[in-house]
Order: sequence, then C-alpha cells, then structure tokens
Amino acid sequence: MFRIGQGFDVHQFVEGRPLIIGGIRIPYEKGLLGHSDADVLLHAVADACLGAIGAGDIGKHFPDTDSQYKNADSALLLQHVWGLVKKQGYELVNVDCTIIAQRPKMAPYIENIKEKIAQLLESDVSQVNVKATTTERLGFTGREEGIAAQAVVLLQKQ
Ligand SMILES: Nc1ccn([C@@H]2O[C@H](COP(=O)(O)O)[C@@H](O)[C@H]2O)c(=O)n1
Ligand SMILES: C[C@@]1(CO)OP(=O)(O)OP(=O)(O)OC[C@H]1O
Repeated sequence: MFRIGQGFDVHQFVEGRPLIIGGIRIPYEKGLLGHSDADVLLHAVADACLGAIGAGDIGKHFPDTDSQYKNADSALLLQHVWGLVKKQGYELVNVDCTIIAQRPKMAPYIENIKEKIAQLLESDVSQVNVKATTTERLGFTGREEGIAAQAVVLLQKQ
C-alpha cells in the first residue's frame, strides 16, 4: 500500500533571527519569522508526511497559539510527525523537496540538509532529494521578502 503527501510553506524574512533551513543553520544576514524556529523546509516535509497519512497539518498538531512551540526546534516537530507515520506502519519510499529562495545560495548546504532530513525520517540519504530554485527575481521570493518550500513524500506499508 502506497500513500503520497505534499507540503508547502512560506516564512517571511526578518532581521535578528538565525536562518535555519532543513535543520541546518545557514550563515545569512536575515532569518525567518515564525512562532517556531520557522524552518520552512522541515515544515513542508512535516506537512507532506501528515498529508500522506491523512492526519491534517502541522498547525493542527503544533498550534502557534501554544507557548510550548515558541521558538521550537522544527527537527523535533518533524520527529514527532515521523513517529505518527511509523505508528501507522509506513516507511519512506522517497521525499523530494524544493526550496524557493532568491538568496541565499543553497547549493553549499544541500548535502547537509539531505543528511539531516534522512536522519529525521530514519532513512537513507539516497531516499532524500533537495533542490533549490530562485524565481528569477519575480514575486515575494524574488523580492527577497521570504522563502517558500515544497515537499512530496511517498510512503509504503508492506
Ligand atoms: N537559493 C538558491 C537558488 C538556486 N540555487 C541553485 O541555482 C540553480 C539555478 O537556479 P535558477 O532559479 O536560476 O533556476 C538551481 O538549480 C540551484 O542549483 C541555489 O543553490 N540556491
Ligand atoms: C510550527 C508552528 C508552531 O510553532 O509555527 P510557525 O513557526 O509559525 O510555522 P507555520 O508554518 O506558520 O505553522 C505551524 C505552526 O503551528
């Protein structure tokens, strides 16, 4: 039995916060605004996992009105979501992600991000793909107002 899920998230740039994408701290002049650490990529992966098992979204599981998630490490949120996936008896086939950012250049960090996601999903790095694209200076990402991320997850139950 296969199940597929997709996730999409956006966070706005702000001064004075660290930039954390895919669980990796990326040296940059701005960070992302959010109730949690605003890890836009791990949020998209978590939503894709929740979508695949028909379990809603991260806002339902980790409300942004709950102070326990203030500045939360999104890696811990994704670990919790992965626990729900495992509880339903699924394992990862593969996950494919896209970071949509005019800047910073993500290429130097992609391997580390893949390894982190593989670790969080208790899978091999060969099951994880992470891409980045600009939007050719168009739209809110092109104006460097924020970063968006998308993820598609395929799960399998033997
Ligand atoms: N933030 C980004 C955006 C893109 N890349 C890499 O550059 C390639 C070309 O991007 P285009 O938007 O011009 O297609 C892209 O395929 C990525 O490899 C990046 O590292 N960081
Ligand atoms: C992760 C949560 C919870 O801290 O907060 P944010 O960091 O604001 O992220 P978002 O993607 O807007 O939605 C889920 C939230 O409930």
